[in-house]
Amino acid sequence: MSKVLIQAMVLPMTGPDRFYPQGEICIEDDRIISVGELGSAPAGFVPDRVLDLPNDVVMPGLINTHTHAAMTLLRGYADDLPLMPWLNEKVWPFEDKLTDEDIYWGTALALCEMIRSGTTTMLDMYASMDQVAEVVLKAGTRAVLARGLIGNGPNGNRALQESIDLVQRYHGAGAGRVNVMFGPHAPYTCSAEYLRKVKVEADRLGVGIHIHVAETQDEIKILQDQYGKTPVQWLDELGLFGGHVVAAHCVHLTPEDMEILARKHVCVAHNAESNMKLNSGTAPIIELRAQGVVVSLGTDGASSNNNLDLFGEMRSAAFQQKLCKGSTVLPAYEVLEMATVAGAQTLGLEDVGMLAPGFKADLITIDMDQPHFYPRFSIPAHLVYVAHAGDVRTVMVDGKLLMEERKLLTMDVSKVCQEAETRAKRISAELMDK
Ligand SMILES: CSC[C@H]1O[C@@H](n2cnc3c(O)ncnc32)[C@H](O)[C@@H]1O
Ligand SMILES: [Zn+2]
Repeated sequence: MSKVLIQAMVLPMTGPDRFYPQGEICIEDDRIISVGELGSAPAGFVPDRVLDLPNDVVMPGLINTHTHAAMTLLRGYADDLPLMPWLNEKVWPFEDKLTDEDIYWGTALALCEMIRSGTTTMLDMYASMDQVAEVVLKAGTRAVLARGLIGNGPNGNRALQESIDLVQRYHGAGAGRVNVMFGPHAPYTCSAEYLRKVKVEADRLGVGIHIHVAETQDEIKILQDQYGKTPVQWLDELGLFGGHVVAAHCVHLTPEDMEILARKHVCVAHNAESNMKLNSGTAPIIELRAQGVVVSLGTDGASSNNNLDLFGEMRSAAFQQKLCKGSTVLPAYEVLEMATVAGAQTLGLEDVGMLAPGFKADLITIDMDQPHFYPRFSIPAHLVYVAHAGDVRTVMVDGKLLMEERKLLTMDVSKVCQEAETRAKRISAELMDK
């Protein structure tokens, strides 16, 4: 049994008034057993490891609820375009050339970046998900994996079978670190018949569904022309909602759409930076939250962001809403909740997202002894408006250290960078030769 004691400033995310300026957390194996002021450890707790970090804040690991990890290989390859030309002219031709091994190394690159920026859990939608699962298991992070499904013809049916196999092989793998959902790509790439099949299979296997919804005005027009409905109303009519559904983007919503999402308990993964970069629009986050919709944060892939830093994403999400709705909306603590507590709710993970007894020891520490963090009026404000990836010192998942003093312990970063560089350049050269 391993016993770890962390002494630091503790922001447990169990309520806006909870903060221990001189605090400690006791961890036994994969779980937190106590959180409180210095000296609050249970009697008889003898740690075999002490992390004495009085100038660090310890908080729950960040949760990225919408990404395409292996798209790190496309970082900087397809910039300055709106969604549809970006996908059709650049992204999909590149992705057609990806091998299983490419996706393994692209995901490995994403996980190095995520760990170094304090992200402990991701919801990933992509292809070759066995490779993704294997690299997640090796890296030691937590993940929910959705095989992306584009519903036309035999490819769609093959991908659906891969989703079913993925559930059987990896749902609950790594002592529960890896889980699986179904990932129909979007209402404009999946037919009605295909979406109904996906829902039947997801229900049969008892897993959730992850889908892009109402991302652009182009999508609204396509759905209006094809079905005479908004994307949300169309998916609702098909019966896709009702179970566990995570809808990414949700930028262009009517009041009726928002009412449906709230009533059907659909969770929304908000991707502020991707929505800005692709000029998709500003999602109605304040209105959704006011209706009781759980809204968490995603980076989307590294080709539309172009990084996987959830600290940057928190800042952008807050600033974008303030620009459009007024400076008082989305105070810092609420944004931190979106990146932690709401992330866990979105993924259906009941024992992560907070630091509390009985919860998994998924946590990060941030080095606050740096010029950009002084004076220390408000720790939540500093974490949202000031902090960035490079401030993360320590990362732990399931009670195991994945990064210490900014050194990754489970990944060979230089090997990963070199593989990613070679593979991405090979594909771009192949595309230029055509
Ligand atoms: C079939 S796997 C997932 C699929 O989604 C593509 N993708 C990446 N970002 C977006 C986005 O913002 N909207 C729609 N689709 C996106 C990715 O390239 C994969 O092909
Ligand atoms: Zn996406």
